[in-house]
Amino acid sequence: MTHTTPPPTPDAKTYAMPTMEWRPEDNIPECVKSQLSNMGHSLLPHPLPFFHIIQELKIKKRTGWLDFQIWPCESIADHMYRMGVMTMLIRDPNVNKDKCTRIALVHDIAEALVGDITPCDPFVNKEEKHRRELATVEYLCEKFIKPYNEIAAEQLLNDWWDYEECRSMEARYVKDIDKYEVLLQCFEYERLYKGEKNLQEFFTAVELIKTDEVKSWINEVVCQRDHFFENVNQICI
Ligand SMILES: Nc1nc2c(ncn2[C@H]2C[C@H](O)[C@@H](COP(=O)(O)O)O2)c(=O)[nH]1
Ligand SMILES: [Mn+2]
Repeated sequence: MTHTTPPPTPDAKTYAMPTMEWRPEDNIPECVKSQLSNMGHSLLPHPLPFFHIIQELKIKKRTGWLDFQIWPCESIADHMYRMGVMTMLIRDPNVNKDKCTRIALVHDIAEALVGDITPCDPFVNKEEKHRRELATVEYLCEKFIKPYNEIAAEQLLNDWWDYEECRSMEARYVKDIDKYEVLLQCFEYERLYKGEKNLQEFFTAVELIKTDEVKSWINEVVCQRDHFFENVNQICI
């Protein structure tokens, strides 16, 4: 894999606190803006504009990797896809795995418009991130999904809140898998870069994993990572 230079991480003006409040409707893709204006303000009876918006998740790269000049790197959709697959392997019989998969696939959906904001973003704090993401999920459900499928809109919003407030055991597992997936990706990038990049700052999240099953998953990653860095000079000659 050739490592070309990454595009610049969004700079200060991108995230600097705007004079106007950030709104989802100001951040939809141009092709959707023109579809909206052609359809007037009538409710959207077709799913196509929403599917165009979801493409943004396939395009937008995860900021945490851009911060470390990892390029090429995964998109937001890549992250949620692997989480979805991971939820299918949960062995705990008391958990509704299908609900876990739904939550995994929508938990970062607002990032299609908001973008991927890291916990250490200097310009957007946790409260503002939540405000933008909530406004976006409500906007997507009300404007783009509900006119086509009201039940789907209600379920997506409910699943998103479930995750956001960790309202269920399913959400608890998905939050653990969110941390597990990023840490596994860290280790995979550290290995890809032959130890040149050390993503140790991400691994404080290990202590935040609560379920025994995902704890057993991350323990194996930590064990393999420790072994890798103990021997990186021999392994990567
Ligand atoms: N620079 C850092 N970035 C981090 C850290 N932990 C997570 N992240 C990144 C990973 C994603 O790009 C983004 C948020 O991911 P979500 O799945 O929660 O939306 O933040 C870190 O310790 N340092
Ligand atoms: Mn996530």
